[in-house]
Amino acid sequence: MGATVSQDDNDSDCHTHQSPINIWTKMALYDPFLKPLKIQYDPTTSRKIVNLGHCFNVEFDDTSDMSVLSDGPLNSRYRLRQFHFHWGSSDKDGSEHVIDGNVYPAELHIVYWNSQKYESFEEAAKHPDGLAVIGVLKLTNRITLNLVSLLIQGKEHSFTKYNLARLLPNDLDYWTYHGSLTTEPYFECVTWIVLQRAIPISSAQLTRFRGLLCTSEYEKPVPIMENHRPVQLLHDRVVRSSRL
Ligand SMILES: C[C@H](CNC(=O)c1ccc(S(N)(=O)=O)cc1)Cn1ccc2ccccc21
Ligand SMILES: [Zn+2]
Repeated sequence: MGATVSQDDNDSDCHTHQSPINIWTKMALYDPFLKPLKIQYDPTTSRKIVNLGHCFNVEFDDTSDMSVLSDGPLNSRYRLRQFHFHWGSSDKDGSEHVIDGNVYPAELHIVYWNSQKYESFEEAAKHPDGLAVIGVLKLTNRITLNLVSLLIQGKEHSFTKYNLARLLPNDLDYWTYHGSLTTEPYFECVTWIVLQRAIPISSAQLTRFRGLLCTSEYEKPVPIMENHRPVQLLHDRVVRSSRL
């Protein structure tokens, strides 16, 4: 005699941990057990920068634990895979996460995968604790990414010895929550770590982002005007903060 498990309707929606979200900072819960982020980075792991058509990724050699993220809200060691950006068609939008209703002109995502538990990025992407992504709102205009070489889709460019530290603020306080990839296939496999320190971006840098084309050299040039997903419902989640 099997017990019948009744589920009320909204539980049956299995997409309740989607990203990005609006972070209401007054509702975030200070968690004293959250550790400081431990970011170890080896500049020799940066490999190439590639235009994927809807954005561009700076890709790293993730065949061994050379550039890793640990501690913070994480229980494992996560290996650096790539970083990329989201931007908008004007300076008024562009970031994916929104803070107290404020949208920023761009957002950097630094993508790591749990190399302690899983064999590959692709395997890790199928598990709730598979990925960790650091979100940095706005960005320093210290990014001197030479994007001209990336003008058309499919182009890639060698990109070595890039010092990731240039992209990060020195204050690494963060909000954290469980969420998803913000592009197809939206897997709910991401421990999001959104840095609380936002640093200004130069509008010249934003213009360069928008100058990137999502077309090939044979098509009519179409710029990648925007690539940010709207905010999603929080459902039963709580956002924790590393700082009171
Ligand atoms: C997800 C993966 C492709 N997507 C990403 O790598 C990715 C990374 C970060 C973000 S964000 N913006 O949230 O930081 C979004 C997407 C391919 N892939 C791996 C396994 C796999 C299985 C089926 C289909 C595609 C699959
Ligand atoms: Zn992203």
